[in-house]
Amino acid sequence: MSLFERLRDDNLDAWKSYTQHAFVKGLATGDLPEKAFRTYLKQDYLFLIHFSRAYALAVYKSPGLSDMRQALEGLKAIMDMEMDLHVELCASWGVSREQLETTPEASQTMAYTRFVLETGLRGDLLDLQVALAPCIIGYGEIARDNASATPKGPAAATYRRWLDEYASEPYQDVAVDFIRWMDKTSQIYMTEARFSALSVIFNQASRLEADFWQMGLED
Ligand SMILES: Cc1ncc(C[n+]2csc(CCO)c2C)c(N)n1
Repeated sequence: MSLFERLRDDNLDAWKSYTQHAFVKGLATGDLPEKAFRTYLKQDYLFLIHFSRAYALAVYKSPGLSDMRQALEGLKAIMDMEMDLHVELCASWGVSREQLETTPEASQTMAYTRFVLETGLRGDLLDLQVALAPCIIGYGEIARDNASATPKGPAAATYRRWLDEYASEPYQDVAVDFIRWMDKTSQIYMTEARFSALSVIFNQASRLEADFWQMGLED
């Protein structure tokens, strides 16, 4: 069993509150108001800027060169690919890159990103990976669960584009590689006594993901 599976099984309620959130269900059916999705996506762009910094921190916290390379690939994937999806979708609504970058940061965005950064700063690479895990593995699972959904309504094409991005083979590979990378790190740093502290980090990150969806719904 991978460390990720152990952490998920230990936190099923928090995990489901994130991966099966009303925002996700609305996205799959198309009932999610487009305004909620736009709010989410603009905040997510800011989220990704800080997330890139967290991956840069993972380079620094890496115990070996192969970890440094893995972290660098993750950093490049966010800055060269994932942020482009946001810029592309926002451009189609007339929101420019400059407007995106000057969007005021919501407290939910601050809470989640600073939590991840702080967890990485005070801990080792394994703590940081566990804080990153719900984000990276969760989106893969959400897109896979909803891959065959057919969103209806005015924002159907946007929601389909979003689901396709994360259900794609390259992204699914990113999620699988991350699970393996975390297992490799756990061979160096993991002790049974550490599991409960790691589980707390995983739980907090999963709840912050659910709060991030909720922010979109409540705007
Ligand atoms: C709130 C929030 N949670 C998770 C992701 C997904 N995500 C963030 S970085 C990354 C790795 C890219 O290689 C992925 C999939 C997101 N965009 N926003």
